[in-house]
Amino acid sequence: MLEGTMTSTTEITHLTFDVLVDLLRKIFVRHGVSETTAAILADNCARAERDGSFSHGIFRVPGYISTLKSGWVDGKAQPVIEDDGAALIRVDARNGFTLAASALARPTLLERAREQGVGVLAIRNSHHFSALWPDVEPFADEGLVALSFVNSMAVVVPPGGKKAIFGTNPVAFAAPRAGQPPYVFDQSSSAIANGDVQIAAREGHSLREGAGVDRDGNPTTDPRAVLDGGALLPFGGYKGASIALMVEILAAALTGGNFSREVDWSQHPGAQTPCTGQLFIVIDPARGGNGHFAERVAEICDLTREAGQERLPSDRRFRTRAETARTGIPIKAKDMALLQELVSE
Ligand SMILES: NC(=O)C1=CN([C@@H]2O[C@H](COP(=O)(O)OP(=O)(O)OC[C@H]3O[C@@H](n4cnc5c(N)ncnc54)[C@H](OP(=O)(O)O)[C@@H]3O)[C@@H](O)[C@H]2O)C=CC1
Ligand SMILES: O=C(O)C1=NCCCC1
Repeated sequence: MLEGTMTSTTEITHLTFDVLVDLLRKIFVRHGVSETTAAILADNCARAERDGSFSHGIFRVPGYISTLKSGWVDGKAQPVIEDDGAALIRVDARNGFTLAASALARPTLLERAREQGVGVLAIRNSHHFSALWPDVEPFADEGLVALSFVNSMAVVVPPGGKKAIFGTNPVAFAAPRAGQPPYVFDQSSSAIANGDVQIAAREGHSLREGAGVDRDGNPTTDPRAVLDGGALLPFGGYKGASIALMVEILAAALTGGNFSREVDWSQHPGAQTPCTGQLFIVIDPARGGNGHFAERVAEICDLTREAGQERLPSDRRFRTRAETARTGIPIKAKDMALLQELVSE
């Protein structure tokens, strides 16, 4: 049994967070990621698995490895900060993982948000492979409001269209909330994230109505038809499309990254990263409001529950986090076998 394993049956192994991080870190290093970036990716991936964000947890590890092997992403890239002291800080991720770039710039972004009331971080030439909530939640833990936007590869058709133009383009938001964990949401602007389409294909589930179209543009609930030349639809028709387009503007046009449509998949494997981008906006709420910002956030969340919405975003995640802290993080036997294989390859 792996050291640090809490319990193990033939079906499920429960790992402590630290053991999972260490295992993932070793896998990333073994497959060409620098020690610094491997630690960042491992922490992020383990957080996703811990909180039950399965579309971006260890399910993604084979994808990380194949992008590294193909040269699609440079695991040893050294991001470069371009900072002239203004509120907006730029980072060239140099074809590396976005998480390495944001980790490098985080102290400057925090300083700018505290000193100037707002800090903006514009990352380009990067590849974001994971969930966005781990990017924003830590700012709220420090009393700040954070928003983030990422674009990726075109897999979403606009309503009425035939050609995929947008990425699944998520938006994440976090705000401190008095007496409770922060209020956080993190959602793609597509009807469903591509990671969940891949999981549905792997596990033989159908997608919900309105999720996607096949290669001829006909509505489909078959995940394989979406992945095999089809496309996803934005959530909520034109309203989701407007958000997807806004993400292209903020994460690509404003950062200097590629639009999702400009990413050349035909070059994969063997290309560099999609060279898309990520934008952060971090605001110090002490500069606005009436000095009771976190209390007001708690108040509006409570009012929303009282108005009938029992589940707020991140309730499920925080519940899962509390449960896995007690039980360990459950890893299915086939995933455990895969991780063991990847670490010893
Ligand atoms: N890097 C990238 O380019 C991309 C990453 N992603 C990631 O994929 C992940 C999944 O995205 P997506 O499938 O759109 O997310 P979901 O639709 O699963 O969830 C979106 C948000 O809504 C909340 N939520 C879900 N169900 C309910 C409900 N019934 N009532 C109230 N709130 C609810 C979730 O909270 P909770 O978490 O607690 O369930 C979450 O904050 C995200 O983390 C996203 O960042 C997506 C696209 C691209
Ligand atoms: O699930 C998704 O959608 C994506 N996740 C990470 C990479 C781009 C798309």
